[in-house]
Amino acid sequence: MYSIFNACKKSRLLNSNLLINKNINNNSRSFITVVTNPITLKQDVKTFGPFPEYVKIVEVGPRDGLQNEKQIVPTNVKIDLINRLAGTGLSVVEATSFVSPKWVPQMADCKEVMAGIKHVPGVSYPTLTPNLQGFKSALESGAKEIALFAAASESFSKKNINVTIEESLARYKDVCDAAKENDIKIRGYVSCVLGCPYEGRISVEKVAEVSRKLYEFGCYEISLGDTIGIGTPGATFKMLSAVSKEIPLANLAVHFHDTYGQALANILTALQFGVSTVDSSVAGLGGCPYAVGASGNVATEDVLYMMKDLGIDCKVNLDKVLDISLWISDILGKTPSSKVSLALSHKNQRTCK
Ligand SMILES: CC(C)(COP(=O)([O-])OP(=O)([O-])OC[C@H]1O[C@@H](n2cnc3c(N)ncnc32)[C@H](O)[C@@H]1OP(=O)([O-])[O-])[C@@H](O)C(=O)NCCC(=O)NCCSC(=O)C[C@@](C)(O)CC(=O)[O-]
Repeated sequence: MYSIFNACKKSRLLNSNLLINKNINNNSRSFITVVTNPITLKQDVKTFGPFPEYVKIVEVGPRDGLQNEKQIVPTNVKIDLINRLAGTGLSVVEATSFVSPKWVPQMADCKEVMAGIKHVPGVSYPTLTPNLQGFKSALESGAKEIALFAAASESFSKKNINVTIEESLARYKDVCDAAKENDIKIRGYVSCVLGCPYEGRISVEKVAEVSRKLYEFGCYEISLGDTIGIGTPGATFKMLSAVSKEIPLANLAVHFHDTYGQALANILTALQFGVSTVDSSVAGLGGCPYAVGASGNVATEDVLYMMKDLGIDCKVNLDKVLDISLWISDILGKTPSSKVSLALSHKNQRTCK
């Protein structure tokens, strides 16, 4: 932005409208169109995009959203939350984690949660499994889809799952083999794709390498996690450029936390890149217990609001999600971090239902 500012200053165009365009097809560098005439601006807006026609939203609120809550959320509330979310049109609602209760006490009721939810046909309820022990419990609990979670940072891998990246991949290979034998769908996460709370910068080559391994093991989708919400559109673009050389765009998802307020801008960048699966959390709940200081996930309401304006169909009812956002925030004694939720609740004087 510094060079943009200087270029404008030099050409005395500081008060003009600026458009920043990217040619996504040949990964060429960004270029800027300086627009002095509003009619030209209108024409340029027509080239905004292209965007996918449909974007799948993966709702992670009941798992990523709640795992870091200090007070243990009652099991019946978790079940109610999942059932309500499954009634909004969402096709994926991540339900819980089969992890060690000593490590993440909030997820200790994983079996009860899986037993209590409605399992609506057409809705998938992935559960996190860090090892074969977790996989076996998930299978016994009726899980049809699991999610593995590796990292592109050695330090984060050790802090989060107590093994190196290589050891984690060896474990995940075994879990994938067992899952495939049992016809269980496998989703893969890679954490710290835009930065690590312990190591700082992470190379895009490492992100691409870990992603590729999970994909080769049989994960149908790789969710790229900006665990600490430090990423920017420029960094997102570079990271996606590297990963998409290894994995088809149709098999990639993005997972942004909103610590620096960049999540929606990053999602827009990913959409323009051709990614069509976005993780989000109702009310912007969330935070990883092993990424201190990281704020919640991007809010589902905020993502849906932006998608609607872009003409992208997510097949999810925004009004219903807004109701759930206010309801769960009320129960947790929080204000939703979703700007859309806050704005619309004032505007319409919405009440919790
Ligand atoms: C992986 C372990 C278990 C290793 O932890 P460990 O201590 O090395 O495990 P262990 O194999 O030595 O076993 C120790 C104890 O844990 C038990 N145990 C072992 N495995 C399980 C299991 N599956 N379910 C239940 N219990 C288990 C095991 O039975 C034993 O119990 P004990 O004999 O002491 O009573 C631990 O580190 C762990 O559970 N970590 C999970 C951490 C976590 O859930 N983090 C949050 C999710 S990741 C995330 O949020 C990021 C993401 C996905 O959203 C994307 C992004 O934003 O980046």
